[in-house]
Amino acid sequence: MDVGQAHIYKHAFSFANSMVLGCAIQLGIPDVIHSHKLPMTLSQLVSELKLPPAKSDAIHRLMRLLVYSGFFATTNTILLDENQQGYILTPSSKMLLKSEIPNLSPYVRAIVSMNPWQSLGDWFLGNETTPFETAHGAPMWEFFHQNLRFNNEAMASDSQMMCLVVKDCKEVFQDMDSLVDVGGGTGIIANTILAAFPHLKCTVLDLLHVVANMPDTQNLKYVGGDMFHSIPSADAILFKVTRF
Ligand SMILES: C[S@@+](CC[C@H](N)C(=O)[O-])C[C@H]1O[C@@H](n2cnc3c(N)ncnc32)[C@H](O)[C@@H]1O
Repeated sequence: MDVGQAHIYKHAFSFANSMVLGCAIQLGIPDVIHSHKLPMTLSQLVSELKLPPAKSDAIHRLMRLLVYSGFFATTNTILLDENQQGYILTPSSKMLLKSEIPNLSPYVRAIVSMNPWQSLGDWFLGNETTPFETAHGAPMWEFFHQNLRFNNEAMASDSQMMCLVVKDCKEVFQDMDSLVDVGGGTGIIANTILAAFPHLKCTVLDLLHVVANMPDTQNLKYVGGDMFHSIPSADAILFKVTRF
């Protein structure tokens, strides 16, 4: 194959990495391997996934790509027959387990199932403000208003990563009395911070429909509103965003 052709094909097919990752999460492969507790052979995996027999062969190819990209590893073990390899989790796939925190699966599924990138060219040629709007026919937060659970789960999943940050940045939080999390969603980050620093008074500001049913607690208050109009006052403002 010509070097230029190989280069083009490599980039044309690179979308397969994220699609295969989304597929592994949809099928629950990290959870199945985790529950097995021992390295899991291909036949054990196929049997546990309960797929139509005609699809079983494709799991081998799916797993090859996922091993290549570092989401699973293979190992020989004396518990398995000679020459048999078993799949095990890697540090990355351990972050995709439904039973653990953080679990980034909802976030990854949200990212791979939305397709603003497909619309990048059309966005440049059109009048919409963002590629998201070109792809989904509505601005991002309006779209999420219609798909609220989907968005909240994805955002909460990403926000769980904050527990790692809080652990390493104690000095940032310990000398303040109040904090407002702007665009704080359902309060995952605020609750994580409060668990480590219970002396704080936290406010979560988010769009009205996001916080409408969120109950206040002694230390945590939800305010519905638009950050571009006003932000409740506090010692510190937390502003963490993820761009699509
Ligand atoms: C990408 S999410 C980030 C959630 C969280 N801060 C995090 O990083 O995990 C952005 C949040 O901002 C909220 N948001 C969007 N526009 C807003 C606005 N004008 N005023 C207040 N919140 C807004 C959304 O509803 C959403 O919960």
